Amino acid sequence: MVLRWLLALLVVVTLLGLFANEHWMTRRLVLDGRGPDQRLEVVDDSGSGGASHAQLSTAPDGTHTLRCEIKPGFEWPFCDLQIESVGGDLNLTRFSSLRLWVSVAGPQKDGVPAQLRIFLRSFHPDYPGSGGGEDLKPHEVIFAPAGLAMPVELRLSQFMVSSWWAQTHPLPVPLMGPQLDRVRAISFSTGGQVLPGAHVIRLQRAELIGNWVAPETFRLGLVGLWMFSLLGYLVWESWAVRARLRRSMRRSKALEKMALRDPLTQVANREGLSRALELLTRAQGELGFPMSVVFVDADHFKRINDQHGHDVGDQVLALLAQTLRANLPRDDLVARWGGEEFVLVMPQTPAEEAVAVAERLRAVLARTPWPAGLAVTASWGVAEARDEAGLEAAMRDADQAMYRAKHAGRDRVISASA
Ligand SMILES: Nc1nc2c(ncn2[C@@H]2O[C@H](COP(=O)(O)OP(=O)(O)OP(=O)(O)O)[C@@H](O)[C@H]2O)c(=O)[nH]1
Repeated sequence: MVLRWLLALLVVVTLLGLFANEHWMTRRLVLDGRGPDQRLEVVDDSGSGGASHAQLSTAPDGTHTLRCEIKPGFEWPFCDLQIESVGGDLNLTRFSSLRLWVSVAGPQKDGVPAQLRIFLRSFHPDYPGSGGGEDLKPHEVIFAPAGLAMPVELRLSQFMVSSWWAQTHPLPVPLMGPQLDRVRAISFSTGGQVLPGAHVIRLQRAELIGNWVAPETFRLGLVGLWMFSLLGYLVWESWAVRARLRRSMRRSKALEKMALRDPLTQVANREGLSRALELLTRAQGELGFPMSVVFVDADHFKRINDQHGHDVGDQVLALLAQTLRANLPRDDLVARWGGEEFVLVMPQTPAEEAVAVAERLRAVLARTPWPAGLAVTASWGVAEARDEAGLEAAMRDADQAMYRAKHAGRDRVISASA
């Protein structure tokens, strides 16, 4: 049941987490060339020996329009709308994509729609050159926005180092690949093999999108969450099983105790006696012998029941058992054999000593204040076992000795050997 709830919770948390990480736990950076951290610039090939001319206008809604007159005569003519980060280089590794609302128009070659080149220009002190704009490493993507649904989402992993730049800027191997941790400028530029004529780049909105937590890290976290939850469940489950086991053992021990004890007198019943004897002989072995057995039977008990009622009879039996128990050493066993008959087992006690103990107990009974002012006596039969094998015979002998005590007039102790 718990596992089912845990699984349901994990599934909900996982789905919610994935959705939240994708849609809610995102960071975005708007690239609009405004504010103290960004500067908008227009660059054209006139600075590099060309004759193209670019002009920028910005509408009240923030849309930037770059009008570019590409002139022939220069090998790589271009116009460029550049947003420079003047508040410090941008670490784009914290972002995953560039989202664009953009359009381009211009003369088409062989029906190929006008293209837009986007450059992410990175700085690194080890890049060759004087450190000017042309020495920033360009990472580029080129595509034709016409016919695409806006916004267009470009994954930053799609940006590759421009090969023409790499040829003029030989780099050590570790610096050859894309490096987006120190991006200084983003450029929106006319296409590669641009035709002469009037070109227009319209940039409505550009924003960088990233997750607070990288998706891979987030997924790894979710896997960890599953693992720890399952581990936690297993630990809890094994603890719960052990607790259940402990409870049931306690309960069965209590039941066992009840099964081995006479409920009226609170001393052992026959089954309890045989278990206790088993334990005793196992613990003491030969040292427990000689062992004496004493049978005790209340005298004229029927009369007590008949004259004073069954309840008084019960009280007498309970008091008799308690008196026997209270006046015997702890190691000696007391059990109710049945009816008004009890058995005492005395380890390490020869018959003579057991007779003496029985006599002492008989005297105690004579002094005991019994219910309803009764004078309760008992007949006692004593026998001795020299070893474990002789125990059964000793039981029989003690029982017979007790009957002899009855016949001899009751309220006396008789030893089987006498
Ligand atoms: N109140 C009560 N009486 C019991 C219980 N168990 C046995 N008895 C009664 O004990 C009586 C035993 O009677 P008998 O076997 O004739 O023995 P007795 O009257 O003690 O006579 P002797 O043993 O010959 O001295 C019977 O009346 C049983 O009903 C019990 O748990 N409670």
